[in-house]
Parts: sequence; C-alpha cells; structure tokens
Amino acid sequence: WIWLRLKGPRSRLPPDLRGPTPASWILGNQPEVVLSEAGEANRRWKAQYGAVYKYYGCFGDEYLVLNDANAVQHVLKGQTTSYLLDKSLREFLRLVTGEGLIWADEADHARQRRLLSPAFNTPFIKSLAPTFAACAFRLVTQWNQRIETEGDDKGGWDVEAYHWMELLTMESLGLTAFGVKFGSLEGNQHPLQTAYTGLIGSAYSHPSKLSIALGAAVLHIPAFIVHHLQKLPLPGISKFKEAQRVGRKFADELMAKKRRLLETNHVLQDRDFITVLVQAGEKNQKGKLESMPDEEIYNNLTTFWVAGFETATNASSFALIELARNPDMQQRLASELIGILGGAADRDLSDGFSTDEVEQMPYLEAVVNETLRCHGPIHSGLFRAAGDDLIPLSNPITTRDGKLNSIRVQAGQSIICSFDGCNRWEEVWGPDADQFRPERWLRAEAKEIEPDKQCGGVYANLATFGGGPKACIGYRFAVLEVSVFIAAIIRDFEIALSRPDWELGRDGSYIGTIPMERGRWQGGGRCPLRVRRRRSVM
Ligand code: HEM
Repeated sequence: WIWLRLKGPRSRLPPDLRGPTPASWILGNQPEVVLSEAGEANRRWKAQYGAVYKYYGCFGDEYLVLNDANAVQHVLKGQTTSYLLDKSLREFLRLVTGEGLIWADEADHARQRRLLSPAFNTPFIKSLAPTFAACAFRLVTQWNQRIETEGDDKGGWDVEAYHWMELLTMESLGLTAFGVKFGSLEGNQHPLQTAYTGLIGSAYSHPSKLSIALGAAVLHIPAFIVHHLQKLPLPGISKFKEAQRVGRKFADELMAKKRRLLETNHVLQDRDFITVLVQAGEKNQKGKLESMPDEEIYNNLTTFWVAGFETATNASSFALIELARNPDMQQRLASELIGILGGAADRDLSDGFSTDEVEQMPYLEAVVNETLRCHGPIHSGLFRAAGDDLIPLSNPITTRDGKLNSIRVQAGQSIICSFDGCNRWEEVWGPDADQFRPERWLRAEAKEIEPDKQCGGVYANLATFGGGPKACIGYRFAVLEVSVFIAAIIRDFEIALSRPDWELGRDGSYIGTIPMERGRWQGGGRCPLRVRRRRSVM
C-alpha cells in the first residue's frame, strides 16, 4: 500500500475535464462500473458529463473514457505504436496465449498478421460455411432427439441453450482451427478440448469489493515481476503451463503429419487453420520467403481460441434470446431461411450450406448485425498512451471552464474506448439506438455514415470488432459462424423464453458482455429456451 501511495498516480488529464466523484481512494468509481450492467455506468455518466469524461479506478488511477467516434477512431488507428496494451496486462496475456497476435506489438505484430493472412482472407473464410453448418446440424440432431425423449406432450423442450452454444462454438473452433472433431455435442470429451478449457476462466461476474481492489492491484505489479512470476510453481500458473504442454504436443503432431504429406507432393484439401498455415509456410520456404515458426503458429491457435470462443458463444446466445422474445422477428427470419434453404422436411443440412446461400438472406444479416450492435461481446477496450498526444473529437465537449475540440493526453494515460457507447450513439443510430431493431439494417442509410461520425470500426460501422492495425482478425469468421448457427437453429425450431418472466441482464464486469438473468449474476452465461420443432411458416 505504501508503495502504491508513494507511486501515487499523478493526473495527466486536462484539469477541467468532468466526471463522477470517487467514493474512496481505494475503490474509486470502480464498483459502479464493475457491479452495474455492461455499459450502464458509462451511459449514465455520458448523459451527465458528455461523450468524453474521466472516472477514477482503484488507488487513484484516472481513466479517460471515450464515447466520441473520431476519438475512438484515433486511438484504434494508433494501436501497436501510440496506444498499447498495459505492460503488466500484456505479461499476463503471454502466460495464457503465449506470444501470439494479441500480445504482439509494432513490427512483430505486423509480421505475424501478414503471415496469418492466408487463414483469414475472404475466400478461405467463405469456404468454412459448410463446416459451421454441419456442426450446427449436429446440434439440431441432438435437440430433435431430446424433444423426442425429454419433451412434453405439446412437443416443447426446455433447454439451457447457453451451454449448447458453448459446445457448438467449441466444436466449430476444433474443426476450423485444428481440423479435429471433438464430439462434444455428442457428449464426448477430447484431450485437446480438455486442455483448452483450462485456458478460459469461467465468467467472473459481480466480484466482491476485495476482488475488485485485488484485480486492480495486479495492474500495479511491474511487468518484469509478472514476467518472472511465470517461472514460479504456483497452482494457477502450473494449470496454464500444463494446458499449453498438452495443446502444443497435439498441434506439433498434427503439423508434422501435414508436412509429411506435403513432402510427398500432396496438395492438402483440409479446411482448417493448421493446414492453411503449414501449407503457406512450406510454400514460402520454397520461395525463400519468411514463414511462421511452429511455436508461433501454436501460440496463435491458442490466441484464436481465447479470442474467439466466449465472444462467439455470447453473440449467438444474445441473438437467440432476442429472437425468442421477439416472435415477429423470428417468424420473418424463419420465412427467409426456409425460402432459401428449404424446410427441414425438404433438405437435411448434414452437408451444411454455403456462404452464397447465407449472402442471399438480408434479414439474417440484419439480425446478426443488430445483435453485434446492441450486445457487442466486448463492450470496451483498454489502452495506454505510449506518448503525449492530442486526440481529436467528432463533437466538442463542455468542460468546467469552457469547450474542448480535442483532448490532450500525456504518456501513460489509461484510456477506455467504449465500443458499446459508439454502437448506441443516437447521432448515428437514431433516437431508438437503445432498441433491438434489425429492420434498421435494411435501410441503405445504415451503410452510409458521414466520416466525422465514423468510429473506425472494421465491420459495418460498428465498434464491436475494434479497428486499426489490431482490429479483430477473426471478424469475418465470427460473423459467418454466428449467422450460420442462427440460420440452422431457427430454420428447424421455434424458440421462446422457457420462463416468460425471465429478464435479460448483461453482465459486463470486465470487458466482456455476457447474457445472464437480471439480478442473478453468478454462475456464467444463460440462455433459457423453450424449443419445439418448427411448423410451417410460409
Ligand atoms: C463475435 C465474436 C468476436 C468479437 C466481438 C471480437 C471482438 C474483438 C475485439 C474488440 C478485438 C480487439 C480489437 C482492437 O483492439 O481494435 C479483437 C481482437 C482479436 N480477435 Fe476477435 N472477436 C470475435 C471473434 C473472434 C474470432 C472467432 C477470432 C479467431 C478465430 C478472433 C481473433 C481475434 C484476434 C487474434 C484478435 C487480436 C488481433 C490483433 O491484435 O491483431 N476474434 N476481437
């Protein structure tokens, strides 16, 4: 404590910038942020102090919060050089994902991104639709069996669908990243899945005030100490290491197998990241170009798992909840799906369906986009200014002493970009910005936003996937995956909330947005559905 007090963070922000008064030095305003719903404290403070304000974290740490589109765009563009991950946080990340893309900065980051590009280019991602759809069909098959054996006499079956969406996302990541079928939808447990499940902590909702303070104190541990902590035989750390040992061994064997096939002049047809990256690497080597070392390929597979598992699970679950509580939207979507894919009686989707078919469904796109706008699985991003800078604003803000058209920040300043705030900005999304209304995406205006109102988001003018050099590399993957999952489920099932009084709450304790029952914050994500086979909708 003495050290923290002596280190005492000095203010680096314009003194007249407004914001809430902290309740105490130890906790600051942090409990209001962590213990309210995702984005709720931000919405309240934004209404009171404007799109740019400051609040206090624990131990007097000052955070600059940006809801202003151009300011967010400026910070996102400066990632890898001017706005970086906090150094201690980055060291913790190294422990979980290794030195993969999320961890990397500057030239190393640009190199990794370039070498990973064959796995994320549009044609390759488009080719994954049948894999996602075949996985979703396996879920549909399981649900049909449960309706048969566990359903009531009206053909309805109550299910906690969040857990199934976890299994579905896991299964599709197993197939598309490693080319491995886990069989988790059928109740099996694959060793790779066991290893990787250990990497992802269960949702950490509504922590105690002590945990809030301890969590913040961790960010005050100097990065070099965090680095050395990794060498200690602490139980939590050994768990990560064991998970990485098993995962690495498995990936090494797969990579060696692919290389042996390539040596015998095979052209590998498998559609998964390992195959694509090993094949691209071998081709580069033949052309005397740089290729990605095996360890880096492995670290990035782990990175994709950490970045792409819970996010896609949450997005799919939010979409199902919105469709369950909006029967008209569900009906409209089902008609579109059956029109393009045929009904369950006409076409079984065991071989999946194609991206071309997905692209013929504008209402599906609208539902997925609106889910990503209203319930972005990552509600904000935390950055640290590497040097002094002037951040431009779309709209001037009122301070205690006047107006500012830009904000001066000093090196070391912590900055929060509110992705949720940008996605709900009324000047862009209209007075009903807080409502779930997929129809807004069917109007041409949704695609045309004036430059001074753009937040620099990489997808659909949304901040959901970030922007700039560190924008989500998996955004096309995620949008297609969620679209296919929703299409396969809604084509075959009518869904409703299993309890009509169930109210959606959005846990946002840290950067993730997780669907839960309002007021019941413990125990991870929730998506309680009543499911029955779809009757004709045409
Ligand atoms: C709905 C699902 C997803 C959401 C909402 C999401 C969101 C994000 C966000 C907000 C960032 C930070 C962007 C920034 O700093 O500008 C990010 C980064 C990243 N995401 Fe995603 N993501 C999703 C799915 C995925 C998937 C499926 C993968 C991989 C298969 C993935 C891989 C990554 C990686 C590797 C990064 C780091 C990129 C870099 O540092 O260059 N994400 N994601």
